[in-house]
This record gives sequence, C-alpha cells and structure tokens, in this order.
Amino acid sequence: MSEPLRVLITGAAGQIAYSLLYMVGKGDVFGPNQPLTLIMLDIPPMMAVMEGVVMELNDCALPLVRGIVATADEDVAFKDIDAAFLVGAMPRKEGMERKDLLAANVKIFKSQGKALDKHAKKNVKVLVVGNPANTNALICSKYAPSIPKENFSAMTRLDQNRGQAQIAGRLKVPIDHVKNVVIWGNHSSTQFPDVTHATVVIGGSEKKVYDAINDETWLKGDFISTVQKRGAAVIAARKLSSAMSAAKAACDHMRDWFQGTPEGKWASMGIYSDGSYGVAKDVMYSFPVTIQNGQWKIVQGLPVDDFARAKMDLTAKELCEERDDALKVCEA
Ligand SMILES: NC(=O)C1=CN([C@@H]2O[C@H](COP(=O)(O)OP(=O)(O)OC[C@H]3O[C@@H](n4cnc5c(N)ncnc54)[C@H](O)[C@@H]3O)[C@@H](O)[C@H]2O)C=CC1
Ligand SMILES: O=C([O-])CC(=O)C(=O)O
Repeated sequence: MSEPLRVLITGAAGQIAYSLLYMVGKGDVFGPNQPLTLIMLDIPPMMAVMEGVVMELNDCALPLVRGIVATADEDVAFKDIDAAFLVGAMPRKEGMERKDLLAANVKIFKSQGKALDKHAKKNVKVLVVGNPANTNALICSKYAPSIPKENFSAMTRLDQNRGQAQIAGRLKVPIDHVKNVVIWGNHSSTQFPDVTHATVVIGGSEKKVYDAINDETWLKGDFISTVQKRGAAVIAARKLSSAMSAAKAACDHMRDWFQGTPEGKWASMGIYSDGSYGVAKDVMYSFPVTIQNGQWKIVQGLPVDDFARAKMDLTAKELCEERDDALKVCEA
C-alpha cells in the first residue's frame, strides 16, 4: 500500500462535509487501496461541533483512514496537502442568488489561496465548492501563484448530475445510460446545461438524447431552467441548501480528476479559461473535459449553434462581472 494521501476538507463541521468525509474516507474518491490522512478545517467557534464529527468518523471504523487532523489553523491544515475540497463558506438562503455570497465568502478564498501557496504540495488538486464557486476558485488561484492554474477547479458536477438525472427520469432509463450532458459557464442560474452532444442507451442501442426525447420545447425550456434553478428548489423545500448531492458530486469530480474519465465520457468542471469556444479568458468557466493521468483536456470542436452561443456568452459575461467585483473586494 502507498503512503497516505493528505486530503483537506474545509467547512468540516458543516452539512456538506458531514456526507463528504464519509464518502472520501471509505474510498469513493481515491480508490479502495489508497490510505488517507483526513485534514479537517473549520473556524474556531465550530471546534466543539467538529470534535463530534471526529468522534463519528473514528466510530465509522474506516480502514483507509490512517490519521485525522482537526484544526482551525490554516497553516496546519494546508501543510503538504495532495488534494483540497474547499467547502467552507456561507451557504445562501431562500431568495438569494449565489453571487450575493461574494462579499461574505471571497475573502476566505483569498486567505486560503495564500495558505495553499505557502504550504501545499505544488501538484495539489483543488476543488472549490463554496459559492460563488467559480469566482472563489479564480480568486484562490490568483493568491496562489506558485501553483499551476490548471490545479484549481470549481464544482459544476452537481449541475451535470442534475441534468443527467432529469434526462434519465424522463426516458425511464438508469442514470448511467445517459452520458455527456455538458454544463457551460457559471455555477449559477445563467449556466447552460446542454444536451446537444449527449447520448443515451435505450432499447439496447445508443441514441442522441435529442432524438430519444423528441421534444425540443422541453429540452430548450423546462429542462434548462430546472437544472439552473435546482439549488433554489432544494432550498425552498429543505430550508437548507443541497448537501448529500453536493458531497456526491464533489466525490465524482475529484475521483475523475485523480483516476481519469472513463473512455468516451466527459465531465464538466469549472476551469481556468484559455479562451476555447470564444469564451472570455481569466475566468473559471465550466467546460466539458476528458481526464488522463491527472490532467484535464477541454473537449474541442463541438459545434455551437446560435442558441448555444447566446447562452454561453451570457454566463461568461456574468463571470467577468463577478471576477471584477471579487477583485475589488480582495483589493479593498
Ligand atoms: N458548487 C456547488 O455545486 C455547491 C456549493 N455549495 C456551497 O458550499 C458551501 C458550504 O455549504 P454547507 O456545507 O451546506 O454550509 P454549512 O453552513 O453547513 O457549512 C459551512 C461550514 O464552513 C465553515 N466555514 C466558514 N468559514 C470558514 C473558513 N474560513 N474556513 C473553514 N471553514 C469555514 C462554517 O463554520 C461551517 O461549518 C456554501 O457556500 C454553499 O453555497 C453547496 C451546494 C452545492
Ligand atoms: O443552490 C445553492 O445555494 C447551493 C448550490 O450551489 C446548489 O445546490 O447547487
């Protein structure tokens, strides 16, 4: 067995971490043979709660968990880490957009960017979950200049999973029969969930989702808005934002990044834009990627029609605005 990987989960006393710690600890992300040191960061007032979570984690009796570090000190938490799930941030309440969290949350990611720069391994892989996730990931990477920009990402995998679940539900097929639903842009209500390139195995053969659904009005209307607004719908119902599904998506994202995407399957992740598909640069934009040996590559050459172009540009515009607002907050 190899040396334990050092895996940081921030917001460790919060709701997403409560599911995420267990999923990571039992091997869902780094595999069944990879021992782990789990590092848990939260803020000082949450230390007593975090102690309770540590007790439970110990009581889960997970063979892969070889050590647990629970701390409120960023200098301790970020030391020599291989992977970081940056979850710790304020969640939104009913009636808010995720970007309304920017002023409260972006400084967390400035501080954690600096801590990554100072303490983490230079090949660390960073997933930002805390909202507004894309812009927080951008800020984090800007304050960690010694770590390659490709090592930072923002989570749009929950949106991808939501899109695939909508399609599978409508066609009454198992979820893993649907592939290559793409999320373009921001993890916000301007995101563009795109099924133009998606396929489904139905009745024993593979078909385009567009042909199998055969309802363009739904695909261009309610399907898109359901995925865009799913987070708000969960908040309206639960009075708390998505947690179990967010933890699962974070595991899917990091598992694919470490272990690679299966042949023929794409994953969507918010990554530093290189201008592909005519998207603005210097924003963390969600693209379809394939991953091998820990390196993602944007899926290139997909046709973009006028409908898609308008949606991809709208969400890019929002990301540019968020970036400019975030930089003002950080520089103030
Ligand atoms: N990208 C995505 O798809 C999703 C993102 N989210 C976002 O994830 C974030 C966390 O959500 P929940 O776990 O539900 O919230 P929560 O409020 O249950 O937990 C957040 C935890 O973060 C801690 N925290 C605050 N500042 C911190 C800091 N500087 N360092 C370390 N920990 C800190 C809090 O004390 C709290 O324990 C929210 O911003 C939420 O909007 C939630 C669902 C999906
Ligand atoms: O909607 C929220 O605020 C939480 C979140 O990001 C999601 O569920 O997608």
